[in-house]
Amino acid sequence: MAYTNDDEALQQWPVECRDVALQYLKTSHEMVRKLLEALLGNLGAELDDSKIDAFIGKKMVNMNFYLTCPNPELTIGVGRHSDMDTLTILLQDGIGSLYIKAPQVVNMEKKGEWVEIPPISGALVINIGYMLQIWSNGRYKSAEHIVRTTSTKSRVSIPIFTSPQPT
Ligand SMILES: O=C(O)CCC(=O)C(=O)O
Ligand SMILES: [Fe+2]
Repeated sequence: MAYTNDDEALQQWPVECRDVALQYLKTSHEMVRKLLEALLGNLGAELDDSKIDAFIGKKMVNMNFYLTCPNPELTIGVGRHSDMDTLTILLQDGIGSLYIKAPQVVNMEKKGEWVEIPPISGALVINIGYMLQIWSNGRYKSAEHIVRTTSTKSRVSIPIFTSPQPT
């Protein structure tokens, strides 16, 4: 559900979830701003609050439902991709099934392999998107990820995508 303004969201978003989705989207703004401030600060850059919309002015909240699948090896939940936005804030339930491709360059046991992001109760997964990768001249990387399905449990995830305002 793409956010443009409150009135439109209240009119167009599904009545069953619009209030909570809108509240979640809005309360996430300050957290995303602080994350961005820290990430830019780490590069020696300062976040100019008057230009915040150029980084995260466009917002979208999705609700993904992955049904159980009798033959998970024959399908995928979401194909391999990297997010294109600035920062993604992902809330996942306790099922797991989200994997990232560990970079080749890092000195870790599983480099180049798909590594599961274990669900931690109350934790959010933060993804760097291509926008931030480009702005940082590649010092931050948009990690490739994939969602697999399982034959035992269905899964829900709720990502918030923050992107530059198109203007
Ligand atoms: O469901 C997930 O955990 C991730 C979904 C995802 O990668 C996406 O919507 O871009
Ligand atoms: Fe993604």
